[in-house]
Amino acid sequence: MNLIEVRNLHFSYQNDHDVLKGIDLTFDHRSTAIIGQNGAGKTTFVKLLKGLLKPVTGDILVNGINTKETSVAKLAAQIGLVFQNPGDQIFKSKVYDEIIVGPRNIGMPADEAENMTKRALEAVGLGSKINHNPYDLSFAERKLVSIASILAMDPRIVILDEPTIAQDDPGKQLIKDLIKKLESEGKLVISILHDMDFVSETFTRTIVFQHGRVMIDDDTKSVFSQTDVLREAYLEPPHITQLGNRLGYSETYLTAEQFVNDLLMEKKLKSNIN
Ligand SMILES: Nc1ncnc2c1ncn2[C@@H]1O[C@H](COP(=O)(O)OP(=O)(O)OP(=O)(O)O)[C@@H](O)[C@H]1O
Repeated sequence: MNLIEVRNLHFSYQNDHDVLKGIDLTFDHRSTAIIGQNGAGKTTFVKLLKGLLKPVTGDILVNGINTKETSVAKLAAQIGLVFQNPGDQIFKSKVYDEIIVGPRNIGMPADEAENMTKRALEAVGLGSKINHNPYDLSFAERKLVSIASILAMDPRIVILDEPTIAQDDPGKQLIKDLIKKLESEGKLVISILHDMDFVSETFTRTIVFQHGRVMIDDDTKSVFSQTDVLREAYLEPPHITQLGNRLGYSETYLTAEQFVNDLLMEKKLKSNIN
């Protein structure tokens, strides 16, 4: 089932310059990374999905609702967007108040909203910071607060703009596990990323944007096997894929675990032959 349909989407901020130049895409529940050079139109695209911007030409249907024919407030229960900069999202002086405002705004009853707020904070590992001022937290923790504020509304579609910025390895692992859990629950996660290692380890599908168009849209492994096309988009494959290529393996490796497993298998085969 398609959760989002994008048909012949064009968008410009100024009339003379198209930022998005005819995009046709559908999204089911597969977790999807959007990658591409700076200025390719990725953030503009997700703002259009969220309904913050409206198509100049074409249509976007979110759960069957045309974004042109509804308000951002009405879409909020269906689709959540975590901004790149938490400062664009956080406006309350207590973490709890920041998180609960979303569920209450979409009409969730008070006790359910409270429950969802606590669960969302636990999910991002910030259960103990519930009474803190968000601005006493680190940038990475504020980013997790803004993720929790979207999770608390329990939307079917979650969009993350650069979620791994400023996160250390445990923070990245937490976000990776969260994305995989949401996907396993049938929710759609779309994320803009520049961190190719995180993309290869986390996402089922990857879309490459270039100059306002979709350049590649495929499963993540197929995308990272197309090294020539990636080069054209000024993108480097993940480090583990590059290592496999440099060592002459034809397989496209997406995780260190896959690579090590194959090396161990190869070693075992060799020792059996000898
Ligand atoms: N509010 C705005 N007004 C006018 N032009 C804008 C605005 N926001 C973005 N643009 C322009 O639209 C184009 C696409 O920008 P966008 O932020 O969507 O790209 P991006 O792929 O997300 O880039 P990045 O990876 O740097 O975030 C760029 O040329 C940018 O300068």
